[in-house]
Amino acid sequence: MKIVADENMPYVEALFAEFGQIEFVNGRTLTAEQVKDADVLLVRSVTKVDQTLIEDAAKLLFVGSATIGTDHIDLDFLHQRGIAFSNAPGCNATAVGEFAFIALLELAKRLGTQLKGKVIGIVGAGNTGTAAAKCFEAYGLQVLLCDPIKQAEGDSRQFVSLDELIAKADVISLHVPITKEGPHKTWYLFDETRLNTLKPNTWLINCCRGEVIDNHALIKVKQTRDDIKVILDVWEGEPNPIAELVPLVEFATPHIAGYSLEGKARGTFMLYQTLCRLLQKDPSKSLMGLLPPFEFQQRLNTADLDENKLLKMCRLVFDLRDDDALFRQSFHTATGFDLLRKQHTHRREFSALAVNPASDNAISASSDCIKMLHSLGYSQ
Ligand SMILES: NC(=O)C1=CN([C@@H]2O[C@H](COP(=O)(O)OP(=O)(O)OC[C@H]3O[C@@H](n4cnc5c(N)ncnc54)[C@H](O)[C@@H]3O)[C@@H](O)[C@H]2O)C=CC1
Ligand SMILES: O=C(O)C(=O)[C@H](O)COP(=O)(O)O
Repeated sequence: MKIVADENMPYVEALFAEFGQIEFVNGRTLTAEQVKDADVLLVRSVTKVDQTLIEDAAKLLFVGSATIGTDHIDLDFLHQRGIAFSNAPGCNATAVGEFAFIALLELAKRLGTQLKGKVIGIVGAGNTGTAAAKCFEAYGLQVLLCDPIKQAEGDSRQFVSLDELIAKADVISLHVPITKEGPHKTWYLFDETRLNTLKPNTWLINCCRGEVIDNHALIKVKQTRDDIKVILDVWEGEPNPIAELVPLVEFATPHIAGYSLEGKARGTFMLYQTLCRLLQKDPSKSLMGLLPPFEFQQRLNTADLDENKLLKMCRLVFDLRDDDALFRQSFHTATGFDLLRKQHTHRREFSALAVNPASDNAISASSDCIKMLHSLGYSQ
């Protein structure tokens, strides 16, 4: 069996070698010629899988995308050809939720203010939106959810309309798929008109898909409204963000919100499980077996865990400032954006770090802080 896999997908060798020969390819420049004799194709978000790419791949039985989003896949064409497909729903949701939380702590720090006390509006209450809400709620923040689709399906959580969310939230975090049609389409959901309705001093963070915000309109609005602060992990026209936008953004990263080692491992593992099912084979590998331990010990006086100290704890797993600095240095070169992603050092999720009270410090104030850290996702 021949497996063609993106070279930037960790753990493929460990999980898929048992099925046959693996050929690693550059997913961005993948051609029909390279996939024509593949039985299995494993891709990331940068590969457009459509008729042009796979028309001549007569043996292709499975396409797996180690991503949450499926906007790069022509699902109808795969269905027509009878080729099995799986993405990896939820694989990196925790990573995205923690990214949004850490990024907003960083923003508060940079602006000399506090995240504590802010009202957070989450647009899209699926896997990543829910993971983000979990972090904000663990930190005691009020969260408003907008998801008309889930609301219509009878989801028991409380929802608000987008207009109400914009009117009430101090921070807006975007977590929708990109869709171009239908009553809830998200392409340019935040166009110039909507951006102009943001209340003064709103913070806007996008870690879903770049085109959910009209980036040209954002430049225009930011030029007259510097009170709005923006964090962008995703960009219109990736891998070529509009250069003029970058200096207007407080934190800029190259589509790595989902890049935790755990998220990457889960993504590849979910595709492995699907292929095992398809081939009616019992999985012989385990997810936990893939992840290296994360060893770190530090004595913290958690009795007074203020926002500064919380941010320091978050920086133990992910220091967003490094990614922001690297992005500004090299996003504009021909391969800069993709190289930043390829060379990204996968961070760990909060769960990789265990937090326990020191035996001589088990006073009740510290145990509240420890409970909060456990609710955020740190292990016991
Ligand atoms: N920056 C990154 O590294 C990553 C980005 N993503 C992106 O984030 C997107 C969301 O991921 P998940 O939360 O896992 O997907 P999901 O499918 O679990 O949730 C998306 C939610 O958005 C809702 N929604 C759709 N249209 C809406 C609208 N107009 N207004 C409000 N809500 C709407 C849906 O009902 C759904 O509940 C993915 O499709 C992907 O494009 C996902 C992972 C990593
Ligand atoms: O899962 C998704 O959807 C994403 O946006 C991924 O985090 C993108 O990562 P790559 O597939 O481009 O490595």
